[in-house]
Amino acid sequence: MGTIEKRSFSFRLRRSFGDGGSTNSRNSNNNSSTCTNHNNQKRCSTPLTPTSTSTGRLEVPGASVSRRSSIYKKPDKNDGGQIHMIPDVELPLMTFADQYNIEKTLAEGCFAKILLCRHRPTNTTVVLKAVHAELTTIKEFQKEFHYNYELSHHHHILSAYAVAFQTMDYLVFAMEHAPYGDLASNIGPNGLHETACKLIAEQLSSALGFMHSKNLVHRDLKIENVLVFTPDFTRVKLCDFGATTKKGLLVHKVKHTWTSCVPPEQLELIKNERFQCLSISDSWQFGILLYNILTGNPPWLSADWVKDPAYANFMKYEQRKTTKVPENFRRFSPRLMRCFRKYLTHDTEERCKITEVTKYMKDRWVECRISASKSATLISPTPHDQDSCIYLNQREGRLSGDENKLRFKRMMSSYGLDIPIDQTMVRRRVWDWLSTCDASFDPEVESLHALDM
Ligand SMILES: Nc1ncnc2c1ncn2[C@@H]1O[C@H](COP(=O)(O)OP(=O)(O)OP(=O)(O)O)[C@@H](O)[C@H]1O
Repeated sequence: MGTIEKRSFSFRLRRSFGDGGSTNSRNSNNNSSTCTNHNNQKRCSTPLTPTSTSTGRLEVPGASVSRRSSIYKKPDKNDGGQIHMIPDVELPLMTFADQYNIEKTLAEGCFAKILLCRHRPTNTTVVLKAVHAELTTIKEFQKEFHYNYELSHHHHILSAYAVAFQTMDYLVFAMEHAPYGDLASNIGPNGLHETACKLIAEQLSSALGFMHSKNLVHRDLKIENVLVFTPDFTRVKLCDFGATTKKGLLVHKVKHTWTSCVPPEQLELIKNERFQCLSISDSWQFGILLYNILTGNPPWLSADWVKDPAYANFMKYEQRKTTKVPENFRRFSPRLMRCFRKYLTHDTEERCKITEVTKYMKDRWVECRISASKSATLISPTPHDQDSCIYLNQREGRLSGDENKLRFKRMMSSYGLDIPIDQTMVRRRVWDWLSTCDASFDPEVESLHALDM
C-alpha cells in the first residue's frame, strides 16, 4: 500500500491490542488485512502507517502525550502473555521521500541505518530505523518492532511509534529521537562521574527489570544501546530490541556484539550450539556496562579465563580463591565489589537479578585508590568525599589554591615524589610552550600561580 490519505497525519502510540489502535496485521494464509486478538477475534482494519487525523498533531510519547492519557496506556500488570504474540504487521510499500526529509544518517551498522528525519505532514523530527531488507526476515523485523513498541510505555525504554513501512530496500519503523546520542559517545576515556553512573544504573535496571517482569530478555545490553536524553544523564533509555527474546526459548549467540559483553556461559558454547535464553545474561551485561561507564573501558576483552588474564584474575577473586582485588577493580569500594561479584559471577546459579544494584545506591562506589598495593593510600582525605579519582581535577577546583597545593604535596610525598622543583625553570618552559601555542598569549595577563608550589 503506498497510498496515504492527503489529510494531515499523526503517529499514534497505542497498544497493539486491546484499545482498537492502529496495529494491523496480515493474515499469513489469505493475505487479507485483518489481525486477531488473543481470543482469535478479528480486530484491526488499518495498516501501520502514519494515520490521518483531523488535528494533524504528531503525538510524541512522553512529550505531547501524557503517560496517563488513553493513548499512552500503561501495559496491564498481568498482560496474560499478550506481549509474546507477535502479529504479522502489514508493511505498506512507500518511499522515504513520500513523507520524510532525511536530514542526517545518525548511524549505520551491519544491518540497519538510523536516519534522522523530518516528517513533512506534521513537521516533526523522528528517527527511522531502516533495516536492510536483504539482511533480515520480515519476521525478525516484526519481532523487533513489536517488542520495542509494546515496551515503549516504560519511562526508560525508547518509544517506538505505531509506524512501520517498507521501501524497495528497507524495512522501516519510526521512533523518538535521542538528542544526545548513545552512551558510548558520551563517555570519556576515564568514564563518568559516580553520581552519573548511579543515575544510569538505576534507570537501566528499572527498564530491564520491567522487561524481565514480562519474561523478555534484551540480550544485547551495551553502551551503544543506551540513548541519552539529557546531558546530566537524568534521562536515559534502553534501545535496540533486535535480539530481544522470550525467556526460556532456545537461541543462538547474538552476532555482532562485543565479546566483552558476552557472558562466559555463552563463550563456552561450540559454534552454532543453541542455549536457553535466560535473564541472567542481561545481569552479566549489566555488570559489564556498569564497569564500562565507571572507567571508560570494559573490564576484559572476553570472559575467557584461559585466554584473558584480566578475566582470570577477576574470576579467582570472585570465587574467593584469592583476596587480592584485581588491579583494574582497585579503585572501587568493597560495597561496589560485592555488587560486581553478584553480577559478574561465573556461576549462573549464583548470578543476581538485574535490580540488585538498587541496594547499593546509598553506598560510595569509587574509593580512588591509585596504588596497586593493598595498603594503597587513599587520595581522598575525608570519609565523606564521594568523588572518584578521575574527577580529581573538578574537586580540586572547589578547594582553595593553598589547600590544593598542600594536598598535592602530601600526596606526592606519600609516594616518595617530593623532589624540589626549580620553579623558575618550570615557569620559563611553560611560557615558551604557551607562546608557541598561541600568538595572542599575554604573559602579563595570564597567571601561572598554579605552578607556584
Ligand atoms: N532514536 C535514536 N536517536 C538517536 N540515535 C539513535 C537512535 N536509535 C539509534 N541511534 C543510534 O544508532 C545506533 C545503532 O542503533 P541500533 O542499535 O538500534 O541499530 P542496530 O543496527 O541494531 O545496531 P547493532 O546491531 O550494531 O547493535 C545506536 O548505537 C545510536 O548511536
